[in-house]
Amino acid sequence: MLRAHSVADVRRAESLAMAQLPDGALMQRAAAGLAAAVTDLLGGTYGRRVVLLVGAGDNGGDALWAGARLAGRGAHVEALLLSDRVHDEGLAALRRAGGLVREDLDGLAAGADVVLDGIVGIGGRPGLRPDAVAALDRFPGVPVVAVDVPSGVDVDTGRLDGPHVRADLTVTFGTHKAAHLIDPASMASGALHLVDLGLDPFLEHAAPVVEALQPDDVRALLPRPGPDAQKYTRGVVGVRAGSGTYPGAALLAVAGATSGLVGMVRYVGPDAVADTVRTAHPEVVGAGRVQAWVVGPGGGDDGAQMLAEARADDVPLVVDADALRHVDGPLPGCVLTPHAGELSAMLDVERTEVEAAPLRFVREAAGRWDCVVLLKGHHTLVADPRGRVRVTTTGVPWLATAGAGDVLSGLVGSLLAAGLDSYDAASVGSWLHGAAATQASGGGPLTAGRVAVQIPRLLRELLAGLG
Ligand SMILES: NC(=O)C1=CN([C@@H]2O[C@H](COP(=O)(O)OP(=O)(O)OC[C@H]3O[C@@H](n4cnc5c(N)ncnc54)[C@H](O)[C@@H]3O)[C@@H](O)[C@H]2O)[C@@H](O)CC1
Ligand SMILES: [K+]
Repeated sequence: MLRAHSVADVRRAESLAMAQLPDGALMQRAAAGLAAAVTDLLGGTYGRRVVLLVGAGDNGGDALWAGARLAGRGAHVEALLLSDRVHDEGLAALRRAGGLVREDLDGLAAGADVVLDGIVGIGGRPGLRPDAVAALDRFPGVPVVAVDVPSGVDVDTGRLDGPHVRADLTVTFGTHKAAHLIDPASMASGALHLVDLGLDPFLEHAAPVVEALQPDDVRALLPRPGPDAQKYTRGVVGVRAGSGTYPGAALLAVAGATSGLVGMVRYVGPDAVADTVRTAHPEVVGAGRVQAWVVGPGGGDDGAQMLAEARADDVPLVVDADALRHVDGPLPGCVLTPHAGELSAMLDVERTEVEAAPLRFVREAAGRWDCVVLLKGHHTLVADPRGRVRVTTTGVPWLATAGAGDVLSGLVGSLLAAGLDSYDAASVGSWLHGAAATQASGGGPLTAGRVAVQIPRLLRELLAGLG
């Protein structure tokens, strides 16, 4: 499991670790890891031009010490100081190693092979001062490596408030921070590289702000048929989706549900849609007992009735699309799967507010409806009413395509029916959906149906221990 911790917990862990180590040891570990990652990015050091943007705190200290290491290996390193007081020892080390130090932009070289953002780290307030913005503007198109976090983002929430660094790579220390994973800041973090500082023993009891499933976690959670499996014991999922206006949504939700994770899939909907579903998926049967219902994709005006009928069975639900606006009270054990627009309507706030603070609103929704809420986005968030949050880091932008949400709801429903709890079903379903999309895309466009078709192949690889 990949975990992101709060600034307060990181600081606590760092001070516990520091108490057991010689002075400056943690910063040296950070700087060594940073210098190694920059060397990898540049494919070497000799003759490479490195610019350091250095703020007042220890984040600037990391940049200076890493700059000293790079200069010692033949890089041409220039530091721009953005404060009157910067890390003294780091500055002295850079000078000793032959690095150049500038106090304003005028003296700085015109070009660079990489810019290191050591403006602020976990001690930074959101936003950047004009001198930092001007310095960044000086190097258009040059790769930026953020030290610990892209400066200017809100580290614990992932919110943006004013100018901020857009990194190609973020080299972080000890543990991940929420801003690396949570939108919109995650989009400013670029690729992530974690340098181990030995903090894990001191973070053991700290609840992560957010965590991200990894292939091993998903593999461990996947339902598998036992030797005595029967179709009913593996779980039966029911889909109430589609209408005369949107028959395709039923097909796609059923396609997501027929990924092989359950023993049987039922479909209930208008006769004409049911005929189409059974033609495409002959194994699908009609009404009967289920362990979970998927309700709402393409439901149009029937959303309220679909939800009421599914609720009557008293089994866990996945509530999506046209059924979401009819949720009028707590739904323990269920999963709601809104996108930002649907969640904003449910919470009666502007869509832009949800997009600016998805972590806040997904938590609020999970508390309000006493169930798991899966907020779809670039990095989908899954929150439970206890305040736990998982983020999905699989997927590709090509997945932003009509019908992809229908496939996801069917897939999550099948995991619920197979016996996963609502938090695991939603987060594992979202992980699989993103990973299947990445495989199916192969770097190019894809359609929702292709994602569904890819799921069994992805499951096969996961179960075989690949990936
Ligand atoms: N504490 C530790 O043991 C370690 C810390 N490390 C580094 O230390 C960093 C934290 O250092 P600090 O606590 O000194 O804090 P920062 O380096 O994040 O910055 C704090 C300083 O920046 C100023 N500042 C805050 N917001 C600003 C803004 N928006 N624009 C300009 N200036 C702003 C503050 O007044 C303060 O002087 C970490 O992110 C990491 O890079 C690493 O060296 C690893 C070890
Ligand atoms: K930084």
